[in-house]
Amino acid sequence: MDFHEYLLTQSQTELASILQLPFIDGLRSGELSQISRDYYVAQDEYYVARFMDLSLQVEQLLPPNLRSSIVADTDESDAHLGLAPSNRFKQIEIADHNLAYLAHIEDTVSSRDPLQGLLALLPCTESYHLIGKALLNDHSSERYSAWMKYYVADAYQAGVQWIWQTIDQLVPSFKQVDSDVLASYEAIYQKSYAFEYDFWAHAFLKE
Ligand SMILES: Cc1ncc(CN)c(N)n1
Repeated sequence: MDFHEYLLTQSQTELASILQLPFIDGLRSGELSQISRDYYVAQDEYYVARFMDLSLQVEQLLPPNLRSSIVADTDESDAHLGLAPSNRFKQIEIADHNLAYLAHIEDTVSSRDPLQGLLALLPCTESYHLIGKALLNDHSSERYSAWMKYYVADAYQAGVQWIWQTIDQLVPSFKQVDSDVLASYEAIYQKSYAFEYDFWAHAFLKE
């Protein structure tokens, strides 16, 4: 088992909980209020812009042979269009849960250890791909299928493959990693997953 596969076993419960959240259910059923979609898009436009910047910083910390701008090359505003936000989203304030998530990634990146940085970025990158796949297999309305398709399309998937492969190259045999060190890696990764959960949980708003 590669390191990224091991990590996926550690995030299964969190991912399963995310898939049960009401916003995700609304993506499945095609029923999400305008205010909910506007709120999500407002938070995510801000999040993605900062995330891309942090990804570039991590990339610069990697040895040159492992660098790739593949993750930073994606443009998630295309996915946001799939949620048909109204112009009102631009007036929505950036929320604390969003800033707290970004602060966690930023703190981790400031350690200047590329592996730790990648572990903080990984839940963001992989979870949307896994959520998109799960929703495309199980949705009752086509209304938000453009959003789902964005995250399973080749361009996004290439970024997921790159981060998985890079983590596996940085940790070729995770069973040989000291247990305290491994626990500290998992803590970074799981903290990002917990923030992913919060992000979805806060996005569900009734009209
Ligand atoms: C909060 C969050 N997490 C993940 C993604 C997918 N890159 C996103 N757009 N926003």
